[in-house]
Amino acid sequence: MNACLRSAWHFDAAVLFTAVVCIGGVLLARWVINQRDFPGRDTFILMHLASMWWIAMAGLEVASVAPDCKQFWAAMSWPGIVSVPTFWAVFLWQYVSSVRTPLPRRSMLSLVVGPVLIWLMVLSNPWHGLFYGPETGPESSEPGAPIRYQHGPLFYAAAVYVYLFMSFSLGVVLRAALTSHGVHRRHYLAFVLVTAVPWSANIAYVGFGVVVFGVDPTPFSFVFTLVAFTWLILGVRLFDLLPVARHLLLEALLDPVLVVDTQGRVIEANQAALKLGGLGAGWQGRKLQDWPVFGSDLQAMLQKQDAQQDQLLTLTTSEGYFEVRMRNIERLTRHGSVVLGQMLYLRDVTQRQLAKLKLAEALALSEERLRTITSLHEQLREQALCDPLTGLYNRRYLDELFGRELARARRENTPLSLALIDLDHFKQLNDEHGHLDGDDVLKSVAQHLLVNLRSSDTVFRIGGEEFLLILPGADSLEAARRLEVICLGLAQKPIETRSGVRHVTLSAGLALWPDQGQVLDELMRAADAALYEAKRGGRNRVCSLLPRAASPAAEAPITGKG
Ligand SMILES: Nc1nc2c(ncn2[C@@H]2O[C@H](COP(=O)(O)OP(=O)(O)OP(=O)(O)O)[C@@H](O)[C@H]2O)c(=O)[nH]1
Repeated sequence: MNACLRSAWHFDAAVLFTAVVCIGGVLLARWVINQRDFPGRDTFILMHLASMWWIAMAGLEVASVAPDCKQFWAAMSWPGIVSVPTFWAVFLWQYVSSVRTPLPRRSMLSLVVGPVLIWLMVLSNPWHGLFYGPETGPESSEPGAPIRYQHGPLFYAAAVYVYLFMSFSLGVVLRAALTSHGVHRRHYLAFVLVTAVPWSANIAYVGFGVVVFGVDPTPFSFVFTLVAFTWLILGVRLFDLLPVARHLLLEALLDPVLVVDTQGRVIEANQAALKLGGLGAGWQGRKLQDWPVFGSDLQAMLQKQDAQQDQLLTLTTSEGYFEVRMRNIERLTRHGSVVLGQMLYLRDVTQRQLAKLKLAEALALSEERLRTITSLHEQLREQALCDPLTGLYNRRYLDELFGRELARARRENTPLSLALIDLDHFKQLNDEHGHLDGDDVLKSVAQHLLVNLRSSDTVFRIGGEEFLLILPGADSLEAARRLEVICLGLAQKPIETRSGVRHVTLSAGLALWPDQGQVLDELMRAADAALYEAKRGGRNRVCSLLPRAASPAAEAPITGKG
């Protein structure tokens, strides 16, 4: 090497160009070192330096005059030649996978094994002649003439090694371009184009013997590639700007957001989350379950989460109500998607929840008021439809109820009986014992009627001492039988009044639908006529004017106190 350094040199435009490119490349590498971090930065810088080494050796090869020295510098360029695609492949993989952590020392060492071995093969070529053949030598007898290399089998083996890394690089960026969208896809497509340039230069050199200044054009094409990459990464700042913008967006969010890694540690929290948790510093890496607000709830949610679905949970504190949305942070790999952690988005729904509660309160109040109004309405209706003395329905309700029962009887084709009841000699009772006594008797009679009726029957007080019964489903015989029971029962019943025990009897007239009338008036007229008959027949009896009715009451009046 010393001999070659001391041997003759010649400097021309090609040497000057190579020197300028090399110095420019080193300055560029220095500038990149001082720039903001980006994925794969270390390997990018190593690739830069390897490339500069390659160009520097190529420059020395061009500048030296002696053919042996030219071959010596060519041999010295090989560590750079093989390292460039090696580091390039690693850099691209790290870049598209967003790997920011430096490569482990062991991996780094394994990467330099290839370049060193190939370098040793080149250096030992004078002994085996398998890298460059015996016909390797100056193109002409002119001093400083470029060397024409005869490539041996080891050269092609080294080329295959290099092409493997270059193919990997191209595959990595192509895949990234295909799996991404929009501006990212354009970014990666530019990577593909830039990656293709040294490929083309190298194929031109190895396959077609194209040379620049008598040497391999690949290192010069690499300079273009490096500048283009530097511009794409640091000039466009695509992957630099986005995280910053995302961070700003996260900080600007009014809702708390937490990012948790696979070990359940909080690795990111925006201002809103820190404010809610009352935290200032030293929170990074804290276990989610130890997070001051909702920690254990969120941890429980994390443990039972279904990875496919967003989780929703409403949590309450004195601060308010929060709806939690949980989403997996995943990365696509060759083996499928890998979960890197979870993002927990706590949406502040306090206003909505308070509005909901107020609405529910207002609804409950309205419902309560509605119930009161309904009940008052019912009471009013009851009062309007009921007789205040006996509590029985009055005449006003008769039309409505009879209409319903008649419709049912028609629908079900069942009989319907109607009975008119009048107390006997009630005027006399009033006159003898007073009106209040009479009222007591009326109340007791009402009770007597109620306890002797079926649940389907209805009784009305339609006048002073007049009652009306509707007996659905009862034909004339059944109605007569039941009225007789009532009549007999009343006649035998001692009635307690405020001034003593009284006895009272009743007379009843029956009418049957549809035989004696189709509407209420017709039936009432028929019942009234029968009642008249009962009175005329001596009172304390039940009468029916139905010709066919074998009403025993019509022929054989029940004896009572008359
Ligand atoms: N105590 C009381 N008496 C009433 C009430 N309404 C009507 N009366 C009385 O009931 C009596 C009805 O008598 P009348 O219709 O003449 O007949 P009666 O004395 O019952 O005789 P007959 O019906 O023929 O058996 C009258 O004296 C009315 O004043 C009431 O609410 N309370």
